[in-house]
Amino acid sequence: MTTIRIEGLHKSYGGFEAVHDVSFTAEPGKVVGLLGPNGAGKSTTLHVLLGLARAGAGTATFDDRRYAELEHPAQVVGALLDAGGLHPGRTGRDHLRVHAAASRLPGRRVDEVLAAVGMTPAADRRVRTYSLGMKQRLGIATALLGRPQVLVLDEPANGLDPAGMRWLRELLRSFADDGGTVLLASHVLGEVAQVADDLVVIGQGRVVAAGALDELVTTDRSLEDVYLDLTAATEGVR
Ligand SMILES: Nc1ncnc2c1ncn2[C@@H]1O[C@H](COP(=O)(O)OP(=O)(O)OP(=O)(O)O)[C@@H](O)[C@H]1O
Repeated sequence: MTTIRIEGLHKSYGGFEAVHDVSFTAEPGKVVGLLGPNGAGKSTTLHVLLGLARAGAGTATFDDRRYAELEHPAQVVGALLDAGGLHPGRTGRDHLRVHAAASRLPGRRVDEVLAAVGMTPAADRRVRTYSLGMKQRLGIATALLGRPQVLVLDEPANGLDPAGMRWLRELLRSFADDGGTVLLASHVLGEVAQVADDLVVIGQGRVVAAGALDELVTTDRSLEDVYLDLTAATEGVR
């Protein structure tokens, strides 16, 4: 079981501060929704957490270890950032084989994760023939390869059909119920409302609210009401 801890995180690009003093925790057994308008700093936070960008100050860790300090990162964290990052000429199966080999995972995991995301029938087709939703499923399969304790997902519902959305929701719920930690950045409020335990709302690089979903959202205030109130002052890209 692994806790994600973001503490006092700052990240600037040139003179522009994309993330300002962001702190929050994602605990095992929880799905944590990371919400915020376009350009709020969600992806930047995830990039720092995953070692793809360097923090100006503060830390982003998995049980107090930075990504770069993880001995077997694929077994700690599975990530889905951008479904566009797939090699178009490779088949889905080959894409997974390459990742499995790079992380020294047994080849049989490839068939297991293909089945887990419902992509077995399309496994031997080239990625360029996949729909957006199929690419998302392949990305989720890649994230699951190492049987990680944590999933970090940026807009995973993008392109999924209603059945796919439900499948994803059930996957995330059962992952968390088994003791996993899920950090889910999304714009699809309805999706987040149905699956998240906790919410972190970011506006213009700062945390504007954090807490349990059922404390922030009540019967007479939907997640959309809460979200739009919280982010009204930070509306519009910077
Ligand atoms: N590599 C970069 N160079 C310069 N500026 C960047 C870079 N990456 C992000 N930014 C800026 O940092 C800010 C935060 O961007 P980020 O991608 O983290 O937002 P986001 O909350 O994920 O937005 P979205 O919902 O639109 O994906 C934006 O103003 C963006 O233009």
